[in-house]
Parts: sequence; C-alpha cells; structure tokens
Amino acid sequence: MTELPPLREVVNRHGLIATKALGQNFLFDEQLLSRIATVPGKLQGQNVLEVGPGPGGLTRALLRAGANVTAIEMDKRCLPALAELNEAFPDQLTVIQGDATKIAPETLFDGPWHVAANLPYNVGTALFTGWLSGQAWPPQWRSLTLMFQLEVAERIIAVPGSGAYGRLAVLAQWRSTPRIAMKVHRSAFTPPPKVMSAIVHVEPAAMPEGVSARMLERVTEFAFGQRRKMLRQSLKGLPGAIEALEALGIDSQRRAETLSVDEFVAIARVLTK
Ligand SMILES: C[S@@+](CC[C@H](N)C(=O)[O-])C[C@H]1O[C@@H](n2cnc3c(N)ncnc32)[C@H](O)[C@@H]1O
Repeated sequence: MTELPPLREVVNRHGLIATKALGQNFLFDEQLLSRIATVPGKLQGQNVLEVGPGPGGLTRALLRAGANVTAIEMDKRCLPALAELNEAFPDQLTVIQGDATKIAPETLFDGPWHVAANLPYNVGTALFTGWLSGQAWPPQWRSLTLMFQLEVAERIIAVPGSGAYGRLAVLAQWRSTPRIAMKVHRSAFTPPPKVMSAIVHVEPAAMPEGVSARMLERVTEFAFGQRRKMLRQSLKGLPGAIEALEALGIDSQRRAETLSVDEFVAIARVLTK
C-alpha cells in the first residue's frame, strides 16, 4: 500500500480549516474511507468522478483501489494537498478546480464512469437529481456512491405510505436501484455536522418503455407539490392527468404519498402519448 502521511497532518500542513460556506466536513478515518471505496465494487482501471475531494481522504482510498480518478474541487486551498496525491499515484489522478454543478461529466471521460463523493450537502441533492434525469438511459455512469444526510438517504429509498416517500424516491427508483450501503456517525467528520449521514449506492436499472423522463418529473412535481391534497386537486393543473387517473382506475381521492412508483410511471406513460 502506498505510504501517505495521516490526513490530519495533511490538513494541518496546508492550513485547511473547514469552511461552512463550502459544506466542508472532512473524513480522516482511513479504514472508513477504504470501506466506502469498496461500495462501487472493483474499481481497478475504472474511471471515477469524485466531487469535492477536499484534502483527498476518499480520493486516496479510490486511488489505492486502482481507480482513475477525476476530481472536481471548488476550494483552491485543497490543490497542493491533491497535488501530493498526484505524485504518489502517477497518471491516476486528474484534479479540476471548479464548480461541479457547472461541469458536464461527459466532457471529462472517453468511456463510462462511476461517481463517488462525500458531497457538499448544499449541492448534493441538485447534483444527484441531475445525474438521475435526462431521457437517454442507461446513463453513462455505472454507479453512484454518495454521502448524504441520513434523512435525505431515507427519502431516496423510501417506500409508499411512509413520511419520507416523495418526489426524490420516485425519481431515484423508477429506473435505478438505490440502497443505503452504510450509515456514518456524525463523529466521523471534522467538524462533526449536526446530523447523521449515510452512503447511498445507486445502479441504473431498465427504463420502463413509453415514458418521458420529463413527464414523470412533471407528474411528481404536481402530485407532491401539494402532498396532503387528494390527487384530483393536486393534479388539476396538469392537462390530461385527471383523465389519466380515470383511464388507469386510480382513485382520484388518493394522496400522492400512497401511489407506488409503478403507478406514477403509468400516469406519466398515458400523458407521454
Ligand atoms: C463534505 S466535504 C468532503 C471532503 C472530502 N471528500 C472528505 O471526505 O473529507 C465537501 C467538499 O466539496 C467541496 N465543494 C463544495 N461545493 C463544491 C462544488 N460546487 N463543486 C466542487 N466541489 C465543491 C468543498 O470544498 C469540500 O472540499
């Protein structure tokens, strides 16, 4: 195993005091980081996009697993620490300084890639829904291995009827299989955030036929926009939706949170035609 200085030393040497504005909560436990790097499966020779490497804890675990990592980091202060990793793992790491929400991953890789990230909480959900959207499927990413606040992770894997079930669950489950791979205690981070976290692993699944992704997004937007209301009220503004419920035999007195992912897909399919 390539010998590297402890992460705390790297952070101290480069003066990387965590900044709240950039959502910085660093992980220093190398055993935990290695476990996270095993979640996507074998990474030897695989492309990995890492968002927000910070001082490079997860980055070094991914490099040790043999991945070719392209890391996008907004904070210039982290670049010297990441340059040291570049020296330790020649030809395996590319660092891009910038805002990951403004960089299209398609421009970074020739072949498919995995995403692995301890995401900044403020941009995490937006990046995630962006990766799940788009009509073309399967996507060019092979898997997503992402740290979320536990409460967000639970919303991603939620089942109908539960309080956590909503738009995020439907968009994450209709053509992907998300699971919570591990829970991470708040004390693992420096500084510790107020809430617990979890690693979510997502792989693409088959896309149901005849459904526009954009239409499913619209149906869920309307339905969960007023989640306490009956569907006949919440879907009123979406042309054809009430007729679609009738045609499918879905009771319009039900609320959005009682509909299965398949039922949402069926409504979107009728409206796609
Ligand atoms: C929660 S920290 C994780 C750091 C490191 N991966 C770890 O596990 O210790 C999030 C990192 O994302 C970076 N970041 C925040 N917003 C970003 C953005 N829009 N694009 C790229 N990086 C960003 C922060 O500077 C920070 O280094």
